[in-house]
Amino acid sequence: MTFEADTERVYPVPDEPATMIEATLCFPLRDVGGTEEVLLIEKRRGLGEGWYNGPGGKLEGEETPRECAVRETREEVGLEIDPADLEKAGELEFRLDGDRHTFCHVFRTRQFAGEPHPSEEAYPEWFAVDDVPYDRMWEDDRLWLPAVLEGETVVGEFRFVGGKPLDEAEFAGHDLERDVDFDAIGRSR
Ligand SMILES: Nc1nc2c([nH]c(=O)n2[C@H]2C[C@H](O)[C@@H](COP(=O)(O)OP(=O)(O)OP(=O)(O)O)O2)c(=O)[nH]1
Repeated sequence: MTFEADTERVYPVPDEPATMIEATLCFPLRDVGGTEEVLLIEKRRGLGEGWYNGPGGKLEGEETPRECAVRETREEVGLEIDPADLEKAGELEFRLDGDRHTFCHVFRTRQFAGEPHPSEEAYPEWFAVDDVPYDRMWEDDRLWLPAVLEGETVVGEFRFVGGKPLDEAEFAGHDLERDVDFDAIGRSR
């Protein structure tokens, strides 16, 4: 296991707001003539509007992260995925001004049915994994997404400052751990 950090790792004792959001991201992958590609969406509304991201969104009701990732990918781009075909690739915590803002489960998959199509929320586009438009994505993505697209696992904390909304706050620091065995720690759901 490797560990990298740009500051001392400090986890404040939880005095957490009950409003922390639980969300998912899903990265469908395919091989086109030997070129590895990832499906991203250009987000048309909500947090991160105008930026590229994986399909995903907030958990609803009693659904598991895996079920949420399947539902969001279907709603946003129309791909059908069997929950069992999702591979847990990451857990990301986004903090805003010291508070936990969003906890995000990251999945990837090579198994899906259908062709991606645009929706009100998202415009889908395939990118070669070595040509991902990081300049049009959340600033932290370049720190963890390459590892996810290479088949690694990550756990990260990303700290933003400057008040709401999160996508207008300033990225201020991070901790990132790689090569995490989610099955072994019972967190692959
Ligand atoms: N790649 C990336 N995604 C992020 C970051 N921060 C952050 O909240 N997200 C993700 C988590 C969620 O999937 C998504 C937030 O989406 P949202 O709150 O607008 O949810 P939504 O409206 O799209 O979803 P929903 O209402 O359909 O549930 O953005 C980040 O720094 N990088």
